[in-house]
Amino acid sequence: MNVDIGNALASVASPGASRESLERLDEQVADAHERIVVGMENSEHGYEALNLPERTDPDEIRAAVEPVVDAEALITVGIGGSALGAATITDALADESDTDAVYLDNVDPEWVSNHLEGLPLEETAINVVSRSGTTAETLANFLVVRDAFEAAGVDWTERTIVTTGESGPLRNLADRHDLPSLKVPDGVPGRFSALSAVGMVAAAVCGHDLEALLEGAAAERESLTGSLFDCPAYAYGATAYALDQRGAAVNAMVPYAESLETFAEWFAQLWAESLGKDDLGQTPARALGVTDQHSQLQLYRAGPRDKLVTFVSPGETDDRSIPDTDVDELAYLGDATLGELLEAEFEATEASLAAAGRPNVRLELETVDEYELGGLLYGMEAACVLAGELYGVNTFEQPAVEWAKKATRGLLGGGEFEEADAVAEKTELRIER
Ligand SMILES: O=P(O)(O)OC[C@H]1O[C@](O)(CO)[C@@H](O)[C@@H]1O
Repeated sequence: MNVDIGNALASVASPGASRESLERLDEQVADAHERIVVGMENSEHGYEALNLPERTDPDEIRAAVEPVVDAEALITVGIGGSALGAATITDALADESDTDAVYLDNVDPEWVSNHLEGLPLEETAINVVSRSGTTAETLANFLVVRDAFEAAGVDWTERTIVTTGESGPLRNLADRHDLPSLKVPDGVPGRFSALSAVGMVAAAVCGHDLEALLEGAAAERESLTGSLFDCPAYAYGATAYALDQRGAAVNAMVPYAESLETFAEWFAQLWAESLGKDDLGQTPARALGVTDQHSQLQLYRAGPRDKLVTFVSPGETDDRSIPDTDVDELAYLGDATLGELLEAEFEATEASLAAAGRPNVRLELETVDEYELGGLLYGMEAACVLAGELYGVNTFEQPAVEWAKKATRGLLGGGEFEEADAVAEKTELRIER
């Protein structure tokens, strides 16, 4: 992963960071890097995620999925970091696999039913993932999926892989039915677990190159030096932090490839759940190039000066020519390919923001393959860990999500929770048709 922060400099954009201010910030980056290195060496909670390139065992993952490795379809049942990392990988590499990878990471009943109805369950594998093993959405969806398999007369125990913690309901299920199971690595929060079994079981079932994913991540880890001017991941994390400090409270992640749309969703959890604490944090916005040039670009270019736009350039991809046309206004397209049009639009949009003094940063991949994807995932995780050090927040916990979980359990009769009582006390001002 290469990073170009030129369009975030104060000489180009407002808000923007001067080269001098980044050089001053680099002293804090060096201190933060020392803290990160110690955390990695001691396998401390959270920092352990940056050790995954050498801790994850591809052979162990392949052995667990061996019974279903030729599955026509794969249902991954998980949510948040227990689904988004896996989905980022298989969605980015979908063209390289014959397996239909489906993710049930919501409890929308129609959506779940529609997904299940279309699958050849006798040729479908189930990948259920939950660190805690108690996440309501994951357990509910697993019960629904298991019931669908039983109703179809398919033995779900022969087609299910479990990835979970040391204990809990899912661990008990795996033990009771002797299911192939893998452990969520200790000290790795869900949003940082894409490069562990949590994110790589699905990739293995889909036949992707696990070693290349980890090699790309390892190369990014090797680039972690004590300076933002030598390390792409730190350059990104420090620049995003510096821009937020100068007013860029929103970070719009805009990959210029359909295959990376899910990456923007994964990034949103990583950035929001890691940095959104103590009234601090930068709001991730999910977007997609070129499509959002016709949707959100107006706001990015002429709305409030509260945004950093992060472009992801996918590098080399398959291409397709645009046929010649006798429509004069469109004749210029006939000499181009769709890939050339996309690249021109990306560069034009990047330049349009710079021309309007709107800060933007470019993340560059050589192409979208396992190696580059592993580097991108690792690089963003390292950027986030650095940003967390600079913000001074607890990057690896997410206490704010617990309130709604308690309220939900209370509303469903799962115990006495004052949070549920608060639901009934909602302030109303209803305007009805
Ligand atoms: O893997 P689990 O324990 O099911 O948690 C799923 C997701 O829920 C969260 O804990 C937030 O509620 C995320 O941090 C996590 O990725």
